[in-house]
Amino acid sequence: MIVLVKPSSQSSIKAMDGNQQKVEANILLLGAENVGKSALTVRFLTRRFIGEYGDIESIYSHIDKTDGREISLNIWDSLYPQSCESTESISDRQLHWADGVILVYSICDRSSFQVVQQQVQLIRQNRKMSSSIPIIIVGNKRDLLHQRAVPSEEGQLFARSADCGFFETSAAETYHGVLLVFHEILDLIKESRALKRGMIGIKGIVKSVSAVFGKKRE
Ligand SMILES: Nc1nc2c(ncn2[C@@H]2O[C@H](COP(=O)(O)OP(=O)(O)OP(=O)(O)O)[C@@H](O)[C@H]2O)c(=O)[nH]1
Repeated sequence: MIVLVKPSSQSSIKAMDGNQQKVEANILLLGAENVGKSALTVRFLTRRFIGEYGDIESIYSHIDKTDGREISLNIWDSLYPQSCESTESISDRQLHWADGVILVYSICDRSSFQVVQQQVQLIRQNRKMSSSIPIIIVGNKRDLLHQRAVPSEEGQLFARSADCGFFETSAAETYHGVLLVFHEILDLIKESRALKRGMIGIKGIVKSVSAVFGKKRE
């Protein structure tokens, strides 16, 4: 089932516990214009490549089942603002909303790779909420190898240096390649949440221990 939600709506979907059956996540797609953000989203949701997508910013809600578990996904297919500085290309609202980010460039368009590099830095520098948010970088339009402007190794190296996942794929050619991208971001979101739960657990233990020893010292 796919439901279109207005981008302005704040999702209440945040809770996920390793022991619960229901998994929920907000995924934000960023990148320059014309790189295939909508094509990747629509391919994942419908298995189809329809060619033209228009300039509509949307959040899609999608319920799916993987490994017997129900997954509730919200996918924000963003528009790259045409008339703004790169420093304003991601809003705090988007980062606050997202549990994971997919950054897309076209392997045929070097400037779109540069946009991704800038956007990774913006996200990693935003210490308030997103310095450790899971990110996957996707080099799209892999079917257009003869027009390649960004070598695969360059994308891979950059992703590794920025602690991001990396895929090259073609929304036009493959559904399974696109599926891998979305499954990987979901796995990273799960890992990140498990890590946070662990940190909170450790903090709780430290608090209790210091409370006990603190009292003894008084
Ligand atoms: N050859 C090829 N074309 C693609 C691929 N993915 C998308 N396109 C084409 O690239 C153009 C832009 O695709 P969109 O999905 O609209 O790109 P977008 O990043 O959402 O663009 P904006 O809405 O402007 O931000 C369309 O003409 C698509 O058909 C791909 O994997 N291969």
